[in-house]
Order: sequence, then structure tokens, then C-alpha cells
Amino acid sequence: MVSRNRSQVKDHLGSKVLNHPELRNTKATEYMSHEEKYRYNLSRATAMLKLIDEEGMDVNEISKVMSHTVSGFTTPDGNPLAVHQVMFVPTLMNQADDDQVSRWLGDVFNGTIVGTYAQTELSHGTFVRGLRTTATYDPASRTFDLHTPDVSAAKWWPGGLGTTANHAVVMAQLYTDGQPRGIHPFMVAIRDRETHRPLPGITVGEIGPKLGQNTLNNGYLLFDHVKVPRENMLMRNARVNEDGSYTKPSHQKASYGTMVFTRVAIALDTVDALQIAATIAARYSIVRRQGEPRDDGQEPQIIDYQTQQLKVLPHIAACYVLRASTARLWEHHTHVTSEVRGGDTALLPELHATACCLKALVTQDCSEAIEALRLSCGGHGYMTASRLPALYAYATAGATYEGENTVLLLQTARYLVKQAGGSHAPPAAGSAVTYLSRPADDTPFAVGSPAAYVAAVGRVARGRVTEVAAALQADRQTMPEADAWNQSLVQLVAAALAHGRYFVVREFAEVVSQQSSSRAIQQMLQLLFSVYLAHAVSRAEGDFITYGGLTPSDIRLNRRHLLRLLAELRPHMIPLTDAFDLPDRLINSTLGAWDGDVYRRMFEQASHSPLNTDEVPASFHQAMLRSKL
Ligand SMILES: CCCCCCCCCC/C=C\C/C=C/C(=O)SCCNC(=O)CCNC(=O)[C@H](O)C(C)(C)COP(=O)(O)OP(=O)(O)OC[C@H]1O[C@@H](n2cnc3c(N)ncnc32)[C@H](O)[C@@H]1OP(=O)(O)O
Ligand SMILES: Cc1cc2nc3c(=O)[nH]c(=O)nc-3n(C[C@H](O)[C@H](O)[C@H](O)COP(=O)(O)OP(=O)(O)OC[C@H]3O[C@@H](n4cnc5c(N)ncnc54)[C@H](O)[C@@H]3O)c2cc1C
Repeated sequence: MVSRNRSQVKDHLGSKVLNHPELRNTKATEYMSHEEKYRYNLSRATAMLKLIDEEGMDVNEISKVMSHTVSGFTTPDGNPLAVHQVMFVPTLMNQADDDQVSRWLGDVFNGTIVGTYAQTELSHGTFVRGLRTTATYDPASRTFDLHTPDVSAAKWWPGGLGTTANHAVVMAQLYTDGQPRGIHPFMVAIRDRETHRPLPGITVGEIGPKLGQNTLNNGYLLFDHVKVPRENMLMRNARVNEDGSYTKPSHQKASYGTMVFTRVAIALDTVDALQIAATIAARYSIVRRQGEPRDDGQEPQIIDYQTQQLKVLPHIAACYVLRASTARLWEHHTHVTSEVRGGDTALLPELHATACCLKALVTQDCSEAIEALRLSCGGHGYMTASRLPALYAYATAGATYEGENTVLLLQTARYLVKQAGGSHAPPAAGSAVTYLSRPADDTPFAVGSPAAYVAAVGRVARGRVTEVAAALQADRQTMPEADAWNQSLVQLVAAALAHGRYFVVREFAEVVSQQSSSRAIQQMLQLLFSVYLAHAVSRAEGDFITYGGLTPSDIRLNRRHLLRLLAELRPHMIPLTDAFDLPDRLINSTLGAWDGDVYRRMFEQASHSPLNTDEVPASFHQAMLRSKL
């Protein structure tokens, strides 16, 4: 298939999915049992996998079309094959050597092997070096012995592990030649390919209900001295030779590559969820009228309340700004990965720092924004049928999985303070941290000038990073490293977020300046950017006074400026969300359909409640009358 860009792929696959014989007819899943929901979502995930296969897409395209926009329709309660597609397959592609790829990939693509990525354990998720599942090599039998020392070391959380996968990439502590060698990936069969029964020595099951995404099919897994052939350690990076001798990887953290990829994918994808939520809230805010009638005799549309504009419009601007920076990160990841495959790991540290920071910033911003958008829909936003609760559950999961956000921001901060202190290799050309080694941009602040705002965002980032780097350096003279680090944690996290914000706004400034196809589009992008910037300042006024060079008077002017910009953006709200090009069936919300027929849809969905089937439900006689006696 000819390579297509993200939007073309989405449109192409979107229409294929909407018209697919096994996918086009949807069922409401709210009233299904856990098992029925799983069956429904799994069969749709499988149909989707077949469709992707028929389309002949490569891994890169597959991950693009796994977007929440499409997968929210195919698997509304969570895709039990998501980790197979987004983590298991990419891990094999990038961490298995050529022989292993040719040994397994055929069976992966013909559906015989279904996998998961089993890293997190009950007692360790964040601190990967602390994982306690062991893989001990025995040169005599040329096998690894995989073992779970006790229940706290049980694998816990992997998606699809519950009842779907028959294989897992297991991250375990390697021991060979009597030496601990750190965490390495192993391809392990956990269920029989024919019968799907757990293999000897394996204990596996599903972990139970969660806040949302209940058919991700997260599972647990324990090993009782399970023997795995030597050839099943993924050997593109590190190697264990037959005699047990060990060859180190080219980069110490090479085996963490899947996590970097998935962080990039999550950052990109969470913006899809925000776009859907913003479209729902925008449409509802037009339809909903409530309050004292105005001169025209009509009650006001709620979007005409200034407070409602503040709840909704900045998040529409955020969709545009965050989409641009996450798409850029995606491209950068593709570039760095190909360099790493060629043996050059120079760009890896900064890619890791940027991926950590953007994944954290985007999932935090998007989950807060989706909650604000839900609140903007009043009581009806609380209903499942609005789709807003599920969108929130999806976005907030992203704040925890694939690296808890605080922890990831601390990774970015570690890189930044090293750069600020000159103790890291100097940044490459085009690096996102060169601003730390240059004098601060002293462009004076002026309301109405995006360039002046971007400079101020840069001064905040620079100020935050250099200040915490100095504090850390001073503390290091008087206390152990771990205490000094802990003493600065809160400021380190703030510095990493400020850096992330600067990255995001610089990327969008470039998008605006490069847009040349139409003056009207350029103006609209400028307006969106101005809203985003003014809102960013209003959310962190203290920082902009402390580090950004703004005065209290600038802050007051910015507050008024933001409200004026919102009024200016308001007439464009619907075209701007229509431009996300989301068909009603993909939005799947009583509040967010294109025709605005909200109240009829709400009644229609209520008719599905099983409690409305009989005029008097049997439970009344069984529970209430009996309790009166
Ligand atoms: C668009 C497509 C649609 C996709 C849809 C997406 C939806 C997905 C749906 C699937 C659902 C859920 C999937 C979820 C999966 C998971 O959650 S898998 C488990 C993820 N777990 C984590 O992320 C754990 C987080 N912890 C860590 O990553 C590490 O422990 C941590 C980095 C915090 C520390 O690692 P240590 O080994 O202890 O590090 P240390 O020895 O202290 O060394 C630090 C050193 O190493 C450098 N470093 C760390 N990581 C990397 C890396 N990945 N690459 C490069 N370098 C790395 C770090 O910068 C330090 O370098 P320095 O030079 O020493 O400063
Ligand atoms: C829906 C979902 C799907 C998942 N899918 C998978 C999967 O497919 N495969 C898989 O292997 N795992 C998966 N996970 C697990 C996930 O990756 C971990 O839960 C995540 O990395 C967080 O780790 P933790 O649970 O150990 O949190 P913890 O680290 O215990 O976090 C608890 C608190 O401690 C704080 N904290 C911890 N360490 C530090 C530190 N060093 N400095 C400062 N604060 C710290 C955190 O900030 C947080 O506030 C999934 C999780 C979820 C929720």
C-alpha cells in the first residue's frame, strides 16, 4: 500500500471501519456483563486486526490507525488487543534479532501468536530496575529458568494478559555466569496455542474492574520455574551466548525502547480523545439554552456566558496546538529509531527526555481539559451516554500507564539539570534544550504579540530549570545525592513541565509561520495560538511574574486579553470542531451529534435501561416489598 499521512489513513480506515460488515453495527455495552463486554470488544478487535491485515499496512500505519478516534468506535470499552498491537509487535520488531523476527513474525501476523508486554509487577511498576521476576541461564540445558519468587513479584497489569494473549514479552532480571545483568526481554509462551490452556508452571488470569477501559483485559502472571529456550531472549541488543557469556547492548537502556515508542503514541493519541470531548462540549454549548430570556425572548445559549467560553474554548485551541507538537514528536521518534537501529544512539537521551515530558504534559492537560468539558455540560455530561466519562477514563489512564507522570517529568528534569549544569554531552543541532546554554530571550512582553508570549514561556522554562539546577547543586554539597534530589522534587517537576510547555509553543509557532496556503487559515491559527498562550499565562501567573518578566499590570492585561480573544473565537467554535472531521458514529454521544438533537437522543438512550422494560420491575417485589414486611 502507498504510504499515507495520518489524516488520510484515519479517513480511509475510518470509512472502511464504519462500513465493515462485522463492525458497522454497534451495540450499547453499558448494560452488558463484564464477560459479554469482553466478548463484544474482543470480537470487534479481532475484526479490526483482520481488516488491518487485509489492507496490508505496515507497523507504522497500524499504530496510526489505532487512534482513539477509530478504536473508541471499534472497542468502546478498551481494546484487548491494544497491547499486542502497540507494544508486543513493536517490541519483536525492534528488540528481536533478524532470526527471531523471521521465526515469530509469520505466526504473529497470521494470528497464531497473540501477545502482551509483561513488565509491571504487583510491588514494582515505576522502578523498573527493582523488578523481581528472574531469568537464570543454565548453559547445560541452554535454557532460562523463569521464576516468580513470591506473590509481590507477580506480573500485574499487562493489557490482554487476562484471557486473550498466548505469549508475552516478559521483562525479567537476567542472571548468567552467576552475575545479575539487569532487565532483559524474553519471549514466553504462556498458553497452549490450540487449547488456550495455561502452560505448565504458569498461573495467569484477569485482575478485575477498573475506573474505565474494562476490556483492556489487564492480567496477572506467575512463573514456577518455567524453562524457556536460550533463543527466546530477545537478542537484537544484549546477547547471552550458549556458554552463558554475556554481550552488553550498545545503549544501557536499549531494552526500554518500547516504552519510549508507546509514550510517543500515547501523547499523540490522547489529543484524539480531547478532540472528541471538545466537539461534544462545543455542540452541546450551542444547543443548550438556559437562563433569563434576552431581548429576543429566547433563553441564552450557554456558550454566550463568559464562564462557559473559558471552560470550552481554550481546550479547542489546545487540540490544535497539542496535535502539532505530538505529531512532530512522532516524526522525530521515527527518525531517532532508525538512527539507533544503525548503531547511533546519540539522539536517544533527548528523545527519551522529550517523550517523557510530552506524554506527561499532554495526558495531564487532556485529562484536566476533558473533565472541564464534562463539567461544562452540566448534569448531562455526567451520563455515560454523553461519552465524556469514558473519554476522561481513557485520558487519565494515560497519566499513569507507560510511566507515571511525576516519575516521567523527573526523568526530563534529570536531563535538563544536567544540560543546565553542562554535565551532559552538548545538545545536537536542532536540540530542544539549546536555549538553556544561551542568554535569555529578552523580547519585551506585549499583550497581543505571540512572539512576546513565546519568549516569556521560554524565560519561565529557563528560569525554572536554572533555579532548580542551582538549588540541587548547592544541596549536593551538604547532603547525600538522594536527599538533595528529594529536596527539589516539586521544583524539578515544575521545571520539566515548563520546558514541555516551551517545546509545545515553539513547535506551534513554527506551524503558524510555515502555513502559507491561505491567509484565512493563517489568521485562524494565529487566533488559536493567541488563545492558547493567553490561557497558559493565566494558568501560571505566578511563574510568569517570577521568571517570565511579566508585571502585575501585564497579568491584569492578559486576563482581559484572554476574555476578548475568547469572544473573538466563539463564532468559529463550530467550524473549528467540525474541522476535526469526526462522524457522529465515531463521536457516539447523545450531546455531541452534528444535528444537535440532544433531548430526543437522551430519551432514546433511556429506553435501553433494563429497568424500563416492565412498568414495575421484578426487583420492586423482590427487594422493596419484602423489606417492608
Ligand atoms: C497513535 C497510536 C495509538 C496508540 C494508542 C495508545 C494506547 C495504548 C493502549 C495500551 C494501554 C496501556 C499500555 C501500558 C503499558 C505499560 O504501562 S508498560 C509499563 C510501563 N512502565 C513504565 O513506564 C515504567 C516507568 N519507569 C521507567 O521507565 C524507569 O524505571 C525509569 C526511566 C524511571 C528509571 O529507570 P532506571 O533503569 O532505574 O534508570 P537509571 O538506572 O536511574 O538510569 C537513568 C538513566 O537512564 C536514562 N534512561 C532511562 N530510560 C531511558 C530510555 N527509555 N531511553 C534512553 N535513556 C533512558 C536516563 O535518561 C538516565 O540517563 P543519565 O544519562 O544517567 O542521566
Ligand atoms: C490501565 C493500565 C494499563 C496498564 N498496562 C500495562 C501493560 O500493558 N504492561 C505493563 O507492564 N504495565 C502496565 N500498566 C502498569 C503501569 O505501567 C504502572 O502502573 C505505571 O508505570 C505506574 O507504576 P506504579 O503502579 O508502580 O506506580 P507507583 O510508582 O507506585 O506510583 C505511586 C506514587 O508514587 C510516586 N512515585 C513512585 N516513584 C517515585 C519516584 N522515584 N519519585 C517520586 N515519586 C515517585 C508516583 O509519582 C505516584 O504518585 C498498566 C497500568 C494501567 C493503569
